[in-house]
Amino acid sequence: MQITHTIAELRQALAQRGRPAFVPTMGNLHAGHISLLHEAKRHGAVTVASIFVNRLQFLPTEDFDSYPRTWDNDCAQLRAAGCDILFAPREKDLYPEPQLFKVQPDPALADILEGEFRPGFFTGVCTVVMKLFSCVFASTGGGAAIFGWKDYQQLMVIQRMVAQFALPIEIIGVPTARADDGLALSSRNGYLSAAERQQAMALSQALQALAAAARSAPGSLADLEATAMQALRAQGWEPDYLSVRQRHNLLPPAMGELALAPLVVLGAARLGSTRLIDNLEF
Ligand SMILES: Nc1ncnc2c1ncn2[C@@H]1O[C@H](COP(=O)(O)OP(=O)(O)OP(=O)(O)O)[C@@H](O)[C@H]1O
Ligand SMILES: CC(C)(CO)[C@@H](O)C(=O)[O-]
Ligand code: BAL
Repeated sequence: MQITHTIAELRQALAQRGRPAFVPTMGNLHAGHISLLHEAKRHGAVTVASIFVNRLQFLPTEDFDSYPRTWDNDCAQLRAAGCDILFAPREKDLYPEPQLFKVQPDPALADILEGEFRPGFFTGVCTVVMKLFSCVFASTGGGAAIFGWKDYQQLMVIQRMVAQFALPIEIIGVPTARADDGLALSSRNGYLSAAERQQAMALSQALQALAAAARSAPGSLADLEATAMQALRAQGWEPDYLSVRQRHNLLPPAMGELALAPLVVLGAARLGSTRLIDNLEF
């Protein structure tokens, strides 16, 4: 695996290697990330992973400083998975000047759910992803980029960005890798204490219960969501939202659509000081 830090090094490493398949990450890699890399191998001649903890997508009150940075272990996992090129820019390599131009996603999609609770999050994500795409794909004329469904709204925002800017990049979604008890794998799971880890499966269970209730129980969706949030609170969690949405636009479904429409239930909740997200299509 070739390790590159600057944009020039990356582009040199990519020269004459064929179509890249790119997996952007913030590091602290786990089996979910590695499943993206395996998928990448099916979509490109050369696989590129990036590790960059992007300050732009964190609120000042969030965990940018404490976000786990596990360089040696990440490199070992990527090597074992057969990654060809790792791009790990330092902040000054990616942002040699302050990033004054930003990519502002459509508020109808980006100011709801995660965007409501993390204002500016998707502007930070879109800006860094656009920049990473430019680093990887500008000299190759396009390729594929792989994202996890675990970050459902992020994947949708990026799909829209690529379509709207006519970027020659195929966006591939990969299903969520889970622990045996159903907890979605996530770097932030490492913040959980042993006792919290025992309660952690309650989030995915709450999403399953809400999905089942939405399909079968008549009555108001807002009531079902409030009941699900209350049940999660009773298990020690503090939910930001548990919400049933239409898959294609993440807006609430009309009552008549509950029985048949393609839906997704999305949730974000805090256990102690750890905030996790998850979702389930149904
Ligand atoms: N369990 C998972 N299954 C599949 N893909 C995943 C999983 N967890 C993360 N990913 C994907 O890996 C990519 C990089 O994500 P990131 O580095 O933020 O990891 P993360 O585990 O989501 O971290 P965090 O805990 O900070 O949310 C994203 O496309 C994300 O959706
Ligand atoms: C896409 C991403 C790498 C941008 O920083 C990040 O949001 C993530 O890891 O999901
Ligand atoms: N996996 C999403 C990155 C973040 O929460 O900042």
